[in-house]
Amino acid sequence: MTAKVSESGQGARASSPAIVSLNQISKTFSNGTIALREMSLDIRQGEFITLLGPSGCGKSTVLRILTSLTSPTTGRVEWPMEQSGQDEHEMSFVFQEPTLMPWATVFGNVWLPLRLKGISKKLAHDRVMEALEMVGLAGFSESYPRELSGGMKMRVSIARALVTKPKVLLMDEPFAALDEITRFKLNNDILHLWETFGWTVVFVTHSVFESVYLSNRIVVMAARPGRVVNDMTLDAPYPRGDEFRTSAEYGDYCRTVSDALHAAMDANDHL
Ligand SMILES: Nc1ncnc2c1ncn2[C@@H]1O[C@H](COP(=O)(O)OP(=O)(O)OP(=O)(O)O)[C@@H](O)[C@H]1O
Repeated sequence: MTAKVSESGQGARASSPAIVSLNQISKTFSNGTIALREMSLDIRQGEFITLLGPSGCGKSTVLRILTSLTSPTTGRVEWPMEQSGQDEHEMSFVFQEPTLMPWATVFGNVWLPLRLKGISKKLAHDRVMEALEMVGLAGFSESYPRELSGGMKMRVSIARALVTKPKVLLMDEPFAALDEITRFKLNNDILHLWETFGWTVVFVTHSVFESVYLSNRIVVMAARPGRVVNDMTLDAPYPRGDEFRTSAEYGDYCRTVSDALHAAMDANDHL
């Protein structure tokens, strides 16, 4: 079977409505760095979209703009499926570092986003336990972060992101610091959850292999200034598992995406 990559995001999900759109976004920091220049991107409902690109091409800046942690210098972010004026979007962010509170239990850490909304421990109980169940940590609710492995800490961080039942999950290199076996396991778990719950996932990674394994769309970015240089849809079916990871089709996809990444890096060199 030959791997099928379609350009410009034309694929099975191209007909889904955009859940969030970046329109001509530019971001210039106060020191003059142009992190993004006129970037437009429609993120469609239900996509597992990965932003892939060399260091400094603005991947994290895109996520920060989506969460309003940073505002664009020019351009607009639109949420076409939400009511106008709604300023809190149903999304969660998972960072590379699990950033857990060391003094709080696993339960306390996952409860945090609900607590910040004023939801008591008693009222939050079932939702926290459900989120812990989703990441396979229901038996560790009373443990402290220091008692957990790196992979388990990341699972707690994912549960904390899921407890608010987001529609969009933003993940900034969440598995980069983990060993390969743990990373593969978490890749499988996040794919399983995505297939079950139908979220939209925006994922950032440096890894071609991880991007191909997970995504149905890969947006390749170049740096200086940060911009989109390739937008590919991967038609490999889900569920994906070890069979896919060791298939010729997977190898073909990795080669195609790797070529696109190298072209993006060359694009920097010529500036
Ligand atoms: N607060 C800031 N002030 C000045 N420059 C910044 C700031 N944040 C990011 N930058 C610069 O903006 C550019 C894009 O940064 P960003 O972190 O979005 O890239 P990235 O693709 O996520 O990089 P990496 O893969 O290394 O995490 C880089 O040149 C970075 O140095």
